[in-house]
Amino acid sequence: MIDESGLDPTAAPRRPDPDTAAAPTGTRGRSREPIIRVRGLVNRFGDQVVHEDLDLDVHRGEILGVVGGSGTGKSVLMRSILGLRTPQAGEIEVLGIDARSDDIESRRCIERSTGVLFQDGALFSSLTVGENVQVPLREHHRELADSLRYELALLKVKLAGLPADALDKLPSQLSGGMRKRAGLARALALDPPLLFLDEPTAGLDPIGAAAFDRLIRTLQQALGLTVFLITHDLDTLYAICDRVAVLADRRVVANAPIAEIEALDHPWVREYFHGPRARAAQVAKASWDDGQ
Ligand SMILES: Nc1ncnc2c1ncn2[C@@H]1O[C@H](COP(=O)(O)OP(=O)(O)OP(=O)(O)O)[C@@H](O)[C@H]1O
Repeated sequence: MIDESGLDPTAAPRRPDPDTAAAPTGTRGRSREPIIRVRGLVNRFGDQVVHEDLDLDVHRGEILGVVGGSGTGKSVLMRSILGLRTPQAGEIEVLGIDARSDDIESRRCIERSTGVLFQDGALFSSLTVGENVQVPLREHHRELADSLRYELALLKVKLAGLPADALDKLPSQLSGGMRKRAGLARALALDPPLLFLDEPTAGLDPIGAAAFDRLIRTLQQALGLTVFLITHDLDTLYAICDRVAVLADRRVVANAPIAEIEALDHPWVREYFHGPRARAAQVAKASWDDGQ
């Protein structure tokens, strides 16, 4: 059952909130309300255990950075939350809906509520950018007239910071950064409250990456989005993430604002957050704040 807030009022927490020690409050419309709730997640591939008893909360209105070494299961976690992979065990709720449910209406509701930018953009190469953005509109809003669908696609393309003439181009005619923006436009097609980004700045030059970070923050604030952002990019973490979830040892070992993460006594965290690249990102963050 879903109430007006989009949450299931009957859902009783089976396990405690895993990150009460790390409660951000108040700013930018963030709240303690979990919009995504994962408990006891288990993912295995044959003998390989990727997640074991993993818990995670993502709060409404925040940008959560998800980090961890290569192969720690960030993408598998995202795919599990989106219902694209069936885990071996665990509970996953998205907007109060059981993401593991086979119920078609539940599945479609989660699909309508989530926009996803996959690492490679995942655009259809034979369709123009405009046609790509219209794909989810065609699937979920068959009632829309072609002209309105076109106008909506144009609006999303502009929101993603692309010029109007990008609408009629094929993905192969765009730069890597523009393809990311086209993928973002498609992710925003249905006005989802939840945005999933898998390494959005990978492959971009530093200026393009910083511009993409600013775009994500601006859109998140303007549209009130909640963002689940997988990244290896320290600049992104420092510049725009409200909290950071660290995947290690097959689970989320911490989920907190970056200042608290930096202070953790964990070998991967020490290496990642206290190396020269982290120091450079802290300096960049200071100049970002000055420019705000
Ligand atoms: N379909 C699959 N079949 C078998 N193993 C898989 C499959 N998908 C993922 N894995 C394994 O699960 C582990 C976690 O993969 P995942 O892609 O989630 O890692 P990641 O943290 O996103 O890594 P990276 O930072 O390198 O992108 C890896 O060891 C990967 O090989």
